[in-house]
This record gives sequence, structure tokens and C-alpha cells, in this order.
Amino acid sequence: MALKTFEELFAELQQKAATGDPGASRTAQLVQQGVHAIGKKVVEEAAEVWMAAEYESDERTAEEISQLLYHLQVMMVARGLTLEDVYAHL
Ligand SMILES: N=c1c2ncn([C@@H]3O[C@H](COP(=O)(O)OP(=O)(O)OP(=O)(O)O)[C@@H](O)[C@H]3O)c2ncn1[C@@H]1O[C@H](COP(=O)(O)O)[C@@H](O)[C@H]1O
Repeated sequence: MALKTFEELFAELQQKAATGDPGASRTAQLVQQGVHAIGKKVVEEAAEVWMAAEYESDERTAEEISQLLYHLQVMMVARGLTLEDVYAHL
């Protein structure tokens, strides 16, 4: 299985937000809904990461972390931020 990197996912999400159909693309749908809706997903997924890390398997925890990273990237795209904007603070 070809693994997707953080950078590859971000490029895909930028493309989906720009040209994607909200009926077919979750990313386009979330970006259309805006930062309030995306923010709620970020908080929800963060809580699921916490609960998985405390009570569930490594695989479930990794899955929840991937969903949190996805929603953080969607928030970046919705705000027009680039990876470099964030990396500048790491
Ligand atoms: N990596 C992800 C990804 N991770 C999580 N999610 C979304 O986040 C959801 C997981 O959160 P939940 O368990 O809360 O799901 P839910 O309860 O159905 O969510 P709600 O509708 O209730 O908010 C999944 O059902 C997906 O909709 C993702 N959606 C898309 N991607 C990737 O993003 C790229 C673009 O996808 P599209 O924009 O859909 O084309 C593709 O490479 C996808 O693999």
C-alpha cells in the first residue's frame, strides 16, 4: 500500500477545496461550511485521540490521530494557511 504523506494530503486538500464538489468531497463540504463547523470537528477528533490513547489499541489511536491531522489540515486550507506558515512555528 502506498502511504500518503502529510505534505501529499495537504496538496490534495488544497485542490479539493479549490475545485471539489461538496456533494462528493468531504473536504470541499467542510470548507464550504466554514471554520466554525471545522473547529467543532477539530475539537471532537482531539477528544477521540485522547480517549483512544487512554483506553484503546495502538491502531485505533493512530486512526484517530490521522483524523485529527486531516481536520487540522482542512482548517488550514479554510483559513488560507500554507504548511510553511505552520512549520515556521515548529
Ligand atoms: N484523510 C481523510 C479523512 N480523515 C477523516 N475524514 C473524514 O472524517 C470523518 C471521520 O470523522 P467521524 O468519525 O466523526 O465521522 P462522521 O461521524 O461521519 O462525521 P460527521 O459527518 O458526523 O461530522 C470521516 O467519515 C471522513 O468524512 C477524512 N476525509 C477525507 N480524507 C482524505 O482526504 C482526501 C480528500 O477527500 P475528499 O475531500 O472526501 O475527496 C482523500 O485522500 C481522503 O482519503
